[in-house]
Amino acid sequence: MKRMKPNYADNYGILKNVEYTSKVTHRIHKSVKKACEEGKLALTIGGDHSIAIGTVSGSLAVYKERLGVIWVDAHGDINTPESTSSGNLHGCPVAFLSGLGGSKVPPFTNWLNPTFDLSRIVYIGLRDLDGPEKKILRDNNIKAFSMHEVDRWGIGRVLDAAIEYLYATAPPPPPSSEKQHQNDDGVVTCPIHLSFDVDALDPSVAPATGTPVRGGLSFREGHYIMETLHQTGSLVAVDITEVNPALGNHLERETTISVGCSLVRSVLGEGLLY
Ligand SMILES: NC(=[NH2+])NCCC[C@H](N)C(=O)O
Ligand SMILES: [Mn+2]
Repeated sequence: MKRMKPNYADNYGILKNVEYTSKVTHRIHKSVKKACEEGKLALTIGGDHSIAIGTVSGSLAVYKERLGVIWVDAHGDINTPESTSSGNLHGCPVAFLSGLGGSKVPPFTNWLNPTFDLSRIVYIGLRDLDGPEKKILRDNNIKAFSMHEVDRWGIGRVLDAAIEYLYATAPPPPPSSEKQHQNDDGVVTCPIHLSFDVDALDPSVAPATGTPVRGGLSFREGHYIMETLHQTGSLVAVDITEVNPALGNHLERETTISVGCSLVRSVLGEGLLY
């Protein structure tokens, strides 16, 4: 991927590394799309969260408007080129996917179809939104469970509500394939893409990440999300992002890598009992 980095100033207004990120995410888009077309689970291990521009657009290309996204994160990552104050694209993927105000940026415009409907995302774990992001969430009526809701209801009820929301609000499947979309309880389901930023976890659990925020999910809450989503049978794509071994001391790196691996094992079906 480093080889794809241009050796000239790669900015678009305040946004940094646009050509680089566009190239990398386009490549990721193609491989996620291919895995989904083959009916495989597309697992992407990041990378900063800008990779979701590629992963979600990839699964969306295959599963279209029925796709539901569960975005587990301390941050909203929904800044537009106008609202971002850092210029970091990892703070913008959801805006780019949905084409929110001003987020049609070249060279992304050459390949990215920003058709993601914001009623198809649910956030879990939020606790560090920028001012303009709060307004975007409110104005677009975006479903979000912050750490406050996790504290109040527990991760179990929050996750049930998130899954139920995505199932219940998905456009109906074609009548011919309705049976295929039912789970064992007879509920009509939808394909789910999980985008999990390790900064959703508390920094004591996953310290080696670029933008840690205290007050996050516990080790078990993170794993509970993985175990439960695995059990739904609805997962079509999973991203684990923002594990950054370049940050922190030896112990912090090891701790974060190990929790990342363990989340992957859980989402792939490693249970506690069997
Ligand atoms: N994927 C992440 N770590 N995102 C952090 C984003 C932080 C801040 N809201 C920004 O836009 O720069
Ligand atoms: Mn993120």
